[in-house]
Amino acid sequence: MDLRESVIILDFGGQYSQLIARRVRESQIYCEILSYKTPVEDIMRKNPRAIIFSGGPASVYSENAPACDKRIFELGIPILGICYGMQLMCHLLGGKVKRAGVREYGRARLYVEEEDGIFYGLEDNFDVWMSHGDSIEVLPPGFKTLARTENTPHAAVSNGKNLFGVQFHPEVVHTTRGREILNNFLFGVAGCKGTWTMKAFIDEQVEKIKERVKDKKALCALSGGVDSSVAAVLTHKAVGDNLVCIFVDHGLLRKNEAENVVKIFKEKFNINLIAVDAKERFLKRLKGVTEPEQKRKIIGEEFIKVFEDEAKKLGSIDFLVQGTLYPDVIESGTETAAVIKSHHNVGGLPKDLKFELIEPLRDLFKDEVRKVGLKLGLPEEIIFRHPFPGPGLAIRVIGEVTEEKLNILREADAIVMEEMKKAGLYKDLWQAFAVLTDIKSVGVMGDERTYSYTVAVRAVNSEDGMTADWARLPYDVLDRISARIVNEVWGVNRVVYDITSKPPATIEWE
Ligand SMILES: Nc1ncnc2c1ncn2[C@@H]1O[C@H](COP(=O)(O)OP(=O)(O)OP(=O)(O)O)[C@@H](O)[C@H]1O
Ligand SMILES: O=c1[nH]c(=O)c2[nH+]cn([C@@H]3O[C@H](COP(=O)(O)O)[C@@H](O)[C@H]3O)c2[nH]1
Ligand SMILES: NC(=O)CC[C@H](N)C(=O)O
Ligand SMILES: [Mg+2]
Repeated sequence: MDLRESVIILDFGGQYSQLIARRVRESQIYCEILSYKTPVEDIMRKNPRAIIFSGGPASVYSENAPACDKRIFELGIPILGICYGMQLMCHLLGGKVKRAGVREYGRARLYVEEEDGIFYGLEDNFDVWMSHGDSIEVLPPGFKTLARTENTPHAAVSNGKNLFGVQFHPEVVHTTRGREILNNFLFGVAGCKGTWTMKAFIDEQVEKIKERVKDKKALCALSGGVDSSVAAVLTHKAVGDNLVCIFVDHGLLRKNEAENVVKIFKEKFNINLIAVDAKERFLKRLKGVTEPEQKRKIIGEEFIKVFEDEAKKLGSIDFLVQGTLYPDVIESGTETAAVIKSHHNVGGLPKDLKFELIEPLRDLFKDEVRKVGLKLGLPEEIIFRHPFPGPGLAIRVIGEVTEEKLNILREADAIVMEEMKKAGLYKDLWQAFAVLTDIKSVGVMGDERTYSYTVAVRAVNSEDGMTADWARLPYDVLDRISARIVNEVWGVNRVVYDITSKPPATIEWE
């Protein structure tokens, strides 16, 4: 049984399930997202203080609509249903949900009729964010209405005890009092204390790792990026010299990256680090491969093979430490979430992995990892580095990966990076990089016809990598980047800027 104060979010396939989790954690309460299919017994074993039902695309009255076990309402644990979650609660407890006459998308004015519990201390009307086509028509026995909007008579409901439901989304910023409503539920109704801090997280993980590894040996896949660096330092705190870090140069790194990473780590940390030159074996296996998912799978496999080879040289090693984050897990596909792309460290792992995995950051988002890193005292140049995907330039060279294309991309990317830093934009961006498209086009340079590659520049803003907006870079910066790439990089005669957000695009092109 888990003794830490925690909250469970039951996920019914909602777009905002992650966002609910963030909000709960921002209130310093640990929380986990579980599939709606999780048996009640497993939920109870987690000993949650409260449960939140997420929204979801289905309608409760349709066939095969996702539903949880009804016994969950008998546990006496406070439950907050959001949108679909509220509709399901009412449906399962004997109320009636129907397609509404008027659908509500976007902003609506909420009128509070009873302050009870979740509206404690708030004004009697404020704006909320709606996104629904169904509505509660008849409340379940014992339920009452707490608030309404013009089109939704039962916009918030409760059984007067432990069950609450809201038709709107308190987790999005457009619901002006969303944070207060969630906090009223978590602290007021459920009696949470909010003791989960970054320090508590570190202490807890260090204890857990100590307990698992004991005096065995662990190997850490270290890329020099934020995630694996934080994972390495955290594990080092737990097991000391029983940790060996392995940095793989797979030939898909950026200009001077290998030398820089090794230098920073040797200078700043007292951690065993082995740098492996694996350029040849990766490039050999990627020869002739063009399909993005296939590239990712090959790289994931080859990474593990390198780790296994190195482990053999070191004697017996039982554990592999990785800096896997929550978005890596979600995008690689789960029971309820679709596969978007196989992150090499999750979806790309072989079935017969010879190591036990240690992934202390698996439940966190990048900005939370950065906070952990700061607390652990990592240098800012590591903490605020832009993310760089494990498969590296292989997923930024569109089509077949060759040494020639990699070299072109390395030079173009270095220019993008340099200009971003010079313009003082680096720290404000989530990521900026160049992509070598597989398109050649006609140009004219020095009165000669050229037929060369097109480089795409990508720069995005994001909070956690799950959604992103293309950055509105100043024209003069774009102009300098374009001019320099075409002038300085052989084999490129055209530069374009990617103006797509995520969704519908992803940040990387493959
Ligand atoms: N070149 C590499 N050598 C060793 N391990 C690597 C390498 N690239 C990636 N990994 C492993 O794969 C994991 C996932 O990579 P990912 O790029 O998401 O994280 P990161 O590199 O640690 O941080 P960031 O996202 O900031 O780049 C890393 O945490 C690390 O464990
Ligand atoms: O470690 C990683 N292994 C991968 O396979 C991978 N694919 C994408 N990324 C990074 O994740 C964030 C979201 O990227 P996408 O919008 O392209 O999915 C962005 O920051 C990407 O750079 C990866 N990181
Ligand atoms: N966002 C939601 O949870 C939507 C729930 C339900 N499908 C509706 O349209 O009312
Ligand atoms: Mg990385």
